[in-house]
Order: sequence, then C-alpha cells, then structure tokens
Amino acid sequence: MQGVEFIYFPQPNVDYSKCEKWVTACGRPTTGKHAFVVKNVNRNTYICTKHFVGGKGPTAEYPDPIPAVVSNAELEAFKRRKRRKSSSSGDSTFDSSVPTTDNRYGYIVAKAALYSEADLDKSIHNMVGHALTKAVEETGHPYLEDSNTPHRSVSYETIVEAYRYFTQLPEVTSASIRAEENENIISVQSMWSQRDIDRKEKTSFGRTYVLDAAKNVVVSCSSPQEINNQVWNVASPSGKYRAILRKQKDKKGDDKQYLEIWNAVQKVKTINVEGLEKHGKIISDDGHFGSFQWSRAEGHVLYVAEKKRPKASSFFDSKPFSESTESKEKETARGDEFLYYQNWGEQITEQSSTVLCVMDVETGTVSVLESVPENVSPGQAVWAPDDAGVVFIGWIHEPYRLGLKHCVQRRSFVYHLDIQKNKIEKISEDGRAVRFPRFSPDDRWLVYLDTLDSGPHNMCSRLMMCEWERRHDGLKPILDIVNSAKEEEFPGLFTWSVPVHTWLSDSIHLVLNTFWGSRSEVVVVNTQTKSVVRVRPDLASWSSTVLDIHGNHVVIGCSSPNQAPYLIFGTLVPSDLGSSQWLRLDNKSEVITSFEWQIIQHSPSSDRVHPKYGNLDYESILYLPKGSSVNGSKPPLILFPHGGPHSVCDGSFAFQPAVYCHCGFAVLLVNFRGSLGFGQDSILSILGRIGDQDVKDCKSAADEVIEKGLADGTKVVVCGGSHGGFLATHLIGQYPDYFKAACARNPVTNLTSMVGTTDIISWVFTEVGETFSYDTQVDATILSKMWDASPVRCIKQVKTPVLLQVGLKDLRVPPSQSLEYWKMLKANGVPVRCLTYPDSNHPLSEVEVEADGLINSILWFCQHLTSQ
Ligand SMILES: CSCC[C@H](NC=O)C(=O)N[C@@H](CO)C(=O)O
Repeated sequence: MQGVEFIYFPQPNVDYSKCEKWVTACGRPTTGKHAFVVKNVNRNTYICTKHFVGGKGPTAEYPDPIPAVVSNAELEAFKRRKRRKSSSSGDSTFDSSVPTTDNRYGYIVAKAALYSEADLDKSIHNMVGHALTKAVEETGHPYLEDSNTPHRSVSYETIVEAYRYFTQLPEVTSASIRAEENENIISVQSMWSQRDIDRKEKTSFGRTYVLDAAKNVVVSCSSPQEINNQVWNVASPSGKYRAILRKQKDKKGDDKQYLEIWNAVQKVKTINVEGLEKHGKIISDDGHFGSFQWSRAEGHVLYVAEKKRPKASSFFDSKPFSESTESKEKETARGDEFLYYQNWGEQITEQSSTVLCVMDVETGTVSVLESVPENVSPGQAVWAPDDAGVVFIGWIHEPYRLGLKHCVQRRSFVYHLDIQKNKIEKISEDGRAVRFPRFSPDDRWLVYLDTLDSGPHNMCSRLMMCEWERRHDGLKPILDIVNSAKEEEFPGLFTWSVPVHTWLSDSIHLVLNTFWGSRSEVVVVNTQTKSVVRVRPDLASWSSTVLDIHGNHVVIGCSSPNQAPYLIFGTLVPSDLGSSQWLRLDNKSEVITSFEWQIIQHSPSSDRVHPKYGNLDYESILYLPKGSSVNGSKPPLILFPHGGPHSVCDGSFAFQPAVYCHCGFAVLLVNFRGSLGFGQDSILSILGRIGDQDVKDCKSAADEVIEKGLADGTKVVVCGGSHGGFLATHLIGQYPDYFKAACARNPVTNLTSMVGTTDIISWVFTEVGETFSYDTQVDATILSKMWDASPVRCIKQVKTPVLLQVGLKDLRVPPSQSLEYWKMLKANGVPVRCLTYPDSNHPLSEVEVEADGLINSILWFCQHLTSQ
C-alpha cells in the first residue's frame, strides 16, 4: 500500500495505559477467537499509519489510533472532542515558548524551544528497549548483585537485547541549511547513521526539517528516507540545483559511481563519470582528501578523485612491444603489472595519488587539473574567488607516505591554482601541516588550520588567516597555540574537522568546533578581536558540534553520554551572542534513564607532577548505573582509556560505554594527560612517558572512584583499543592483582616490533620521546627505549585473563602485535581468548564486528568476575 508505514505498539510493561488505549482505539475485535487484547501485544505488534487522523501516523495533536474506516463526520467529531479536551487540560506536547538565555557561567547558554511531534517515538524507543528495561526493573541491572543473590552471570540474550536497544538510536553525520526564496523559510537537511544488525550494515538516512526562522518554529519534518548509496549530495549556492554522487553495483557486483544533477523537480542528467575514464574513484567525505563543491556561478562542480593509473601489462602479453608504443604511457606500463603503489595508510588504502577534477555541468565533460605538482596529493579543494582558480591542501609524497588517518601533522601546503593562468603558488608556510581552507562569504579572507609538520599525531592547531588579495604580504595567526589554560579559559583549538561553511555573514566571525576539556564545544571566533566565545545551545546536552552555517543560521548536533544525538537550529547575533535564538528540531532523542554520569577532575599526586610542565590536571567521565548503590551493593568497574594517545572522550553519546553501563557496569573513561582539549603542554607532557604517566593516570583515576565508594574495588576490569589497548595490557602487567579481566582491541603491545610494521612509524619515535625524521633508523638505544615503553616488558607479571580482538587488515597496529602477545600469555599459562576479524581494519567498527566484540567483552568480564 503506497504511503503506508507500520508503527510499533506501546509495550504494556512500559506504558500500560497507552497500550490499552491503542488496543481499544484501533478497533480490532477484543472478544472471540481472534480477540486482540493487551496481553497479545509484544514488540512485533504494529499498526498502520492509516489508523491515525491524517493517515500519516501519530501527530502531536492526534497521538492515538482510531479505527481505520471512519466517515468524515466521525473524523470531524473526533477532532472536535480532541480540541475541547486539549484546550481545557492544557496538555499540548508543543512548547513554543520563547527561548531564555542564561549567562551565569560567563558563557552563552540558551534553553532551546522544544519542537515536539508526539510521544510516539518515545514509545518506539521504549518498546525496542523494553526487554532490557523490564529485566532492569524486575531484577536489577543484568550484572548487579543484590544482598540475597550472589553474582549473577548475565546471559548473552540480555546483552543482545541491550545491544538492540542502543542500535535504535541514530547518530547524526551531517546537516546542511538552505534558505528558500522567502528568507524566513529555512530547510535543514540532516543525514543520520544507524546500526542495522540484521542487515549487518550501517544504514544512512536523511530527514528534512522546514522551519520558519522569523517565528522560530518547525513547520514540517519529513519522515526518514534511506540514502545508503549517496556518496555526496550538495546543493548549488542558489539552492536551485543539487549534485549527487551515487554508487551503484553493476551486473558483476562492482561499485560504479554516477554523478547526477537535479533541479527542484527532476533529475536533469546523469553522468557516468567512471565511463569517461579521466580518473579513478571520486573520493567521499573522508575527512582527509574528499571535497565536492559547486562553483559560485553554478556551471561547474569541483571534486577530488584517485588518479587514473596507466594500464600495466606483462612482458609476455601477446601484443608485441611495437603495438603498445603508440603512447609513452603505454610503453612505460609494460612490466609494471606488479608495481608497488604506496597508499595513505590505515583506512585510506584506496588513495595513492589524487587529482583535482572539474565537471562542466552543461556539457557533462570532466577536466583533470594538470598543474598540480606530481609529488603532491591534492584534497580539501574549494573554489577561489570569482571561480578563477582553486585552493586546496597538497600532501607531499616524498620521501614516502605515512598514514594520514588521525595524523594532523603530515607535511602539506595550502596551494592556489589559477586555472586561467595555469599557475600554481604555495600560500602556507614551510615546516607546517595544514587543513581546511575556507573563504569568507565576501571572498576577502582565507582561513585554515596549521600545526607543526612533525611531533605528536594530534595537537593544538593555529587558526591562520590572510587577506586574499594581499596574500603575498603574509599570514597572521588569529588563534595561536595555547600551552596551558586555567579552569574555564580557552585551552586552544583542538579539532578533527571544520564545517564547509564556517563563517558568519559579516565575514568577521567564524564558528568552529573544538575539544575543551572533556567536552565538544562550539566556539565563535572574532577574527578582528581574536576573542573566543563558547556557544551552548542547550543546557540539556553536554557536547555540541556545529554542522553547517548559512548567513547567521547554524545547525548544531547535541548529545551527552546518556542523551542520544539531536539537532538544534540557531540564529546567532554576533554582536550579542546571548540574544541568539535557538530551536530544538525534534524530541526524538530522549535521555537514557538506566544510567547517570559525571565528570571527575584529577590532580596528579606530587610524585607524578611533570618535571617540565608541572601540575597538569586531567579529567575522566564516569558512567554509573542508576540505582547501583541500592542495598549498599556497588557496581563492578570497567576502566576504559581512549586510544591515540592524543584523542579524547568528549562527553558525546558513545555507544560502547553506554551499552556497558546499561548492562550494570560503572564505566570510567579517562582523559589522561596527553589527551586533546587540555592545552599543548598536556599533549607534550606524555612524549617519552607513554606506558608510565598515562598508565598511572588511569590507575589513579580508578582508585579515586573506588575510594569515593562509587564502584567495587574487588571487581575491576579494563578495556581499550589501540593505545587504549596498550594501556589495558600495561595496566594488567603493572598491577597484576587489580584487574579481574581485560579486553584489548588491536592493542599496541611491543613497540620494537611495531616500529617496522605500522603505517605511522613516526608515532613510535615521537611517543618514546625521540625526534622522527624519514631517514631515522632505530639503533640499540632507541630500541631499548621502545622496549621499556612496551606492555610486553612486564608480560611475566600478567595473571589477568585477556580477551584479544584483532582486525586482520589493521595497518595501524598490525595483527602481529596481538598475536605476539597471545603467544606469550599462552606460554605463561594465562587465560586468553582471541577473536580475529578477517575483513576488519583498525577501528573494528563494522556493525557485525562491533556487536560481536562488545557482547563477547561483556561475557568475558562477567565470566571472570564471577569465577573467583
Ligand atoms: C601506531 S598506532 C598508535 C595508536 C593509535 N594512534 C593513532 O592512530 C591509536 O590509538 N588510535 C586511536 C585513534 O587515535 C584509536 O582509537 O584507534
């Protein structure tokens, strides 16, 4: 049936009265052989949208079903009854009250106006999680013991239910704002990603909100549309056109790419870009090379693709040499069949040499911009003013490529290519690594981020700016490196990304994302005064990320450890940020009620104070199951340090710790010294001290939580991936009696063997306090430093049972790191289990792999916590 969707019934154990109301209202027989009563309702019970007034499902006004076949008169009567009831009871779920601002904390905060569609989604959310909620309500958290029950081992079915519950919470991946001809009518197109364990993939879907900015209300919101095959979807500057890059499997099952141009009503054309054979695959929004942008005049689309490789043939191909010498290219490809092409490392293996391409929208022809230097891979390209050229980042190939993922410090330049004059120039300084060039709306200013082109893999960035017409007169840092900052002071710019549109309409202010302590913050930077002001759109969420800017409108993704992501739309007043206006776009994400969380501040004890950088405080985020201290029982604790080490737990909604906590564990995410968001000194303080300073920071954070009585010190386990796995394996070696179990995912275990095998050799040198240069060789002294820093150093002390999870295609921390460790544990008689995932690389994030790893880790913890 066209336009009909099916909606879950409220579950009786979650909302009995609502369930009963729906059962009665839907008009199915309640007596006889096919009686439909509350006790028949389970999580597979649906009702179709035709059962609701309007035929499109529940609305705020009509949240409950009606019998499907009703006359118009009946419908009108129903509406009248409903109107009378809601006006007298005042129970509208809409709250369009004017947002209020709050300046108490010296930064700008505002309560968002709430756009509520109905509590339908709340019900769906509850229904999906009902089995677990029920288990929690009836028997406590799966793991928790009560005074009468000894340790109860959690069944995998319960964990599977918990996993399924959390897969219902989509995460926002991007959003874009477009103003209609009537500037007050704004549409926000949002893209979301959701785990689908049954299809074993992440589903992408889009949702569009239409807003009246003048009235600050949401006018309509589309239902979700799956968009799994869209690689790019970008509107032209006027909004008249859209360029969509789609991937589609051909008959042989190979992925093919098609570039489509759409106007407001139809597809204008499809271009088989691969068929043109100008370049390899077009690069997606990968956070490194990918960009896809309309020219200002809307005649061209600029994108980045992998360079076309010359066809290689064997020396023994039947065609004689003479036949293949018509072009030089063909001649040189003879015998190149097995030529090694270096790639850009972990998760960027499809890119070796990239090219910039321009598609003429009218003719559908593609030109590859030839003047980019041969030794450079271009990316992050934007049109220069007047569409006369392009500005891009070029990463240098020589002497060899190092992995780019999670590494901001790779040698690179901002280049300008004047297309008309066919002239290339370097804009940025020597000795730097650069990212994200962005022109101001008036095309007068160019900004970008830069760091040193060596050292730690992530660090504090500078925000650089030049006046475009006077770019040869020099660049100035708008935001400089911040070495250290007192509480509440700006700790410097730490970010993995900058929105494509980052300027406000005045061409003075920028809106950026940054880690600020254990939090993702949106900041407004005044490029004239160099001031930085935090903008907090919603007191209800801890972390926020700006996704797009249009004029002075912004769309921000918000979430907290126990609050699934949602969107807020804002209209900023740059001169008075406190009077900015906010509008929450939906109420679909609710607070997860099974746990609470808090930030804990830590000051290292006097013996741990850094000799050069002094007192550097750090933080952790503690998740606590609700009611965990009932009956005086304390929850078991999972110590969960992040990877990197130059990364951070930013207090956004995070799937893995949420599932752990939902299952009854306290979870401690430690932002040990060296994490992002605490100033540059903190980053530098860990170099030469990994395996010591970070290990002690984590152990001491766990001690503090236990001393405060928040978790059971006799039931501590540890878990982490990559550098987090390095910390997990160090912790069980250095504190053999402290941990009852460990789970290490692609852990770094032995730097001396990893130095020759990882895609980022520079990491190994830098983190042990050595200077890296491309021609540095390890010697006995350096190797001994690497050994001293490695978890394998203390393997003989390990008693804790270890679960290893290994991606066999990991280029960052090769599987041999885990397998080497596994062999040693086996030899030492320590219980160890190893899960290998044949097609996974470093993050182990494929839906099936993530689920398997997560559930296995909980079972492993429970097994070893209960087996004493
Ligand atoms: C030579 S691998 C070092 C560990 C790795 N560092 C950078 O990539 C790591 O911990 N990665 C983190 C991300 O920063 C991870 O969680 O995978």
